[in-house]
Amino acid sequence: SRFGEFGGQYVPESLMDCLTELEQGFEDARNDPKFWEEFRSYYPYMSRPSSLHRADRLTEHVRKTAEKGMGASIYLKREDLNHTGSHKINNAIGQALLAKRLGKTEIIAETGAGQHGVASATVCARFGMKCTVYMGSEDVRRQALNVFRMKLLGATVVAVEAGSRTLRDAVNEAMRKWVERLDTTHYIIGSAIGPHPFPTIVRTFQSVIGSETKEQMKALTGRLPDAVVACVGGGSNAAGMFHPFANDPSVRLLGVEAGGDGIDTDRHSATLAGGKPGVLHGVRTYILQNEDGQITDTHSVSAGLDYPGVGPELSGWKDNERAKFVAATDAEAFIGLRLLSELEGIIPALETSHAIFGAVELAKTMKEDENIVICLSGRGDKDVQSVAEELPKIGPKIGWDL
Ligand SMILES: C[C@@H](c1c[nH]c2ccccc12)[C@H](N)C(=O)O
Repeated sequence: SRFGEFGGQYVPESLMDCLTELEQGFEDARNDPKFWEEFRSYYPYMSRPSSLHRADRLTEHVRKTAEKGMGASIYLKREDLNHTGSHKINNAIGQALLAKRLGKTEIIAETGAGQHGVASATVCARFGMKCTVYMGSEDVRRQALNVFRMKLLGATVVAVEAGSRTLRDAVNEAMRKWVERLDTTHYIIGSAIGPHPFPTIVRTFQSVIGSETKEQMKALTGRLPDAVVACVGGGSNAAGMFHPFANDPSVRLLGVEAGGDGIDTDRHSATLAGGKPGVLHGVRTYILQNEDGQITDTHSVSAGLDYPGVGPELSGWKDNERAKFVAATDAEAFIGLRLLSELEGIIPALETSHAIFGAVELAKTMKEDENIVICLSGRGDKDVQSVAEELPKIGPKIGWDL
């Protein structure tokens, strides 16, 4: 349950029973081939395995702007083509099957941007389980479309009025409610955060991303990729892409956080770049906090990365330097979004756009015979409206100015 000095269970006594039962149930399932057979039986529904292919024009763009002989080939792992439009379904299906195995009949979940809420509501509809999603009232207001989708999928959305009325308050409320209804209820947490065993559970289900990537790159290129890149909010898609490569030192791991208006401002969500170790939501990890230890308000143009904590496993990889973490600002994320849209005809989620910008910068520093894979964690349909107003500000069409 430890990732270096990070991880653990910093929770009230009343939560320990829940966590102990969950840990035993998860270990049981994880070691049972029948559980994984059942998980894979939903691959057609999830649209797994997700495809992986080369981004030819994005690679060409990098080579035009890099020095001679430089510019790694960029490949895309298409988690945006999964059912519900992101990697979130991997964790939701896995945890719902685990809940059923534990004899639970209802699910609770938290959400901020709404993606995890929608994924949880989706699997509960599929499995016939009652679903209650806790969501900060500020997020209910600004993510109305996803609230509508959750209700359409049969879930109940509870607006949380405490604190900043955003994601971190939704996590608190969901944990409080879980303690009250442990015997019938499982809490499907939306990212690789929270007290042990949650970060391990989420990373295990999301590892389908990295495991498939390893196989697909060996088939396509005959070897391991030289680097893999993922955006980092709570860290679920990054943990899932990185973990299968953690013991392959030749594979560089790059996480790209939300730099907002810049990490030298107080308006960003770059927890690993600008935070320090502390405790949040029952786990020791890097968090954005002021000198009194109060959690600071975060900002990102992408709601999915807008979280003041990060998974403890990523904090461990930062401290033992297995992974490198950088931050892309809102403006740089828009550049990543436009590059992929105009050069590959793929509109990525704003969260994912941070990883695209980071991967392009990394590719410029690598040789042409090297290969990078970007975890394309989500599609951008949800963002096109909010982006439309911003786009003119970031200058002319990128694709044509080469
Ligand atoms: C990424 C996902 C999410 C859901 N729960 C989270 C907990 C911590 C960090 C992120 C999340 C998203 N923000 C959402 O609200 O669904």
